[in-house]
Amino acid sequence: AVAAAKADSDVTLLARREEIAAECRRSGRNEAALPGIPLPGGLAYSADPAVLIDADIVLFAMPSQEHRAAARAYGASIGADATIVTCAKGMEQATGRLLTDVLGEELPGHRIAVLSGPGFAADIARGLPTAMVIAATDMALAKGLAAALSGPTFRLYPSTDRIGVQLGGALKNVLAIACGIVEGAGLGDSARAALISRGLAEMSRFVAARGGEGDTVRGLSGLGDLVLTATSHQSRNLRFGIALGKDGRASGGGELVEGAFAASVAGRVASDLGIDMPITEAVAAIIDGRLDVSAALERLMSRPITQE
Ligand SMILES: NC(=O)c1ccc[n+]([C@@H]2O[C@H](COP(=O)([O-])OP(=O)(O)OC[C@H]3O[C@@H](n4cnc5c(N)ncnc54)[C@H](O)[C@@H]3O)[C@@H](O)[C@H]2O)c1
Ligand SMILES: O=P(O)(O)OC[C@H](O)CO
Repeated sequence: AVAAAKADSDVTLLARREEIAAECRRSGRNEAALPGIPLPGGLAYSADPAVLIDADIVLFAMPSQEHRAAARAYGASIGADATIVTCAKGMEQATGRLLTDVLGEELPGHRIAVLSGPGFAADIARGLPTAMVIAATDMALAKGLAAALSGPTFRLYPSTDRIGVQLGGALKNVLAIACGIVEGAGLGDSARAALISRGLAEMSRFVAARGGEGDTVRGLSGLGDLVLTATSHQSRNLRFGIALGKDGRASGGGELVEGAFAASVAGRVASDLGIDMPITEAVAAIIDGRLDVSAALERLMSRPITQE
């Protein structure tokens, strides 16, 4: 909402509770979500879903597992011509479906796009330079959304690979957890570099098997986001992995850790599709308590030597 408000003067942030909207309106801040960061003067706030009826673009900025419920809750309030954009990074855990498919099922007739790539909310809200990607099946739509939402410090690159872009965002979270485990267990920087590059190969295989373009993962929503979340302690997925690597136990401290959901979904879907995803499977097994870190490492290191 902050990035959109800097690009366009007519943006409303829809909260679920009126007290949050009122606090943002009164103080020009959202201390719980973005402490110490002033929000743009032109941004409007509401807790009334009726505001959705006039929106040309509706951004879904909530956890992946909430998308279906939110689409059901807000769908009737959204205008028939609105384009829906998911900003989340994940897959539906119960079904393994992409979020654009979940939204397409729940909001038939709407055009559905995805915004993903390297960008921490706090960096974007502070106005630090950020480049991300917006994907729609129609390039003209992706370009239009990129033009509408890009601003002086927020740059969107259009793409038509909705599958690759959203899987890049979902799977990099799993690899960020893996890099956190490596950091927490003190396995060294070389191991992290190996995980990033071999993880990228896993991502590419998965994207291609799901009907996307394997090369998309070399872009912003893939390598770009993986480098960010595998190296910055701002990342909740990385911090979750560090705790796992140190204590051997999963504890997210109540924070959203999208990779913990994505690991089990991707592991399951990969096995159904017959794709080899050893790192993702190891992360899922460590989170579930089926393997400890040293057993997972031994399993990864003793795999048959294959050609890169
Ligand atoms: N925080 C970041 O830096 C960042 C950056 C890029 C993408 N994302 C992605 O955005 C998604 C959300 O992450 P976040 O950091 O905002 O999480 P968060 O937990 O900080 O905030 C989630 C928000 O969603 C709201 N929400 C929860 N259930 C809802 C529902 N059913 N209907 C409407 N609203 C609901 C909550 O009230 C909360 O305001 C995730 O998929 C994440 O990967 C986050
Ligand atoms: O805090 P994380 O790990 O959810 O990462 C946030 C964003 O996905 C970074 O691009």
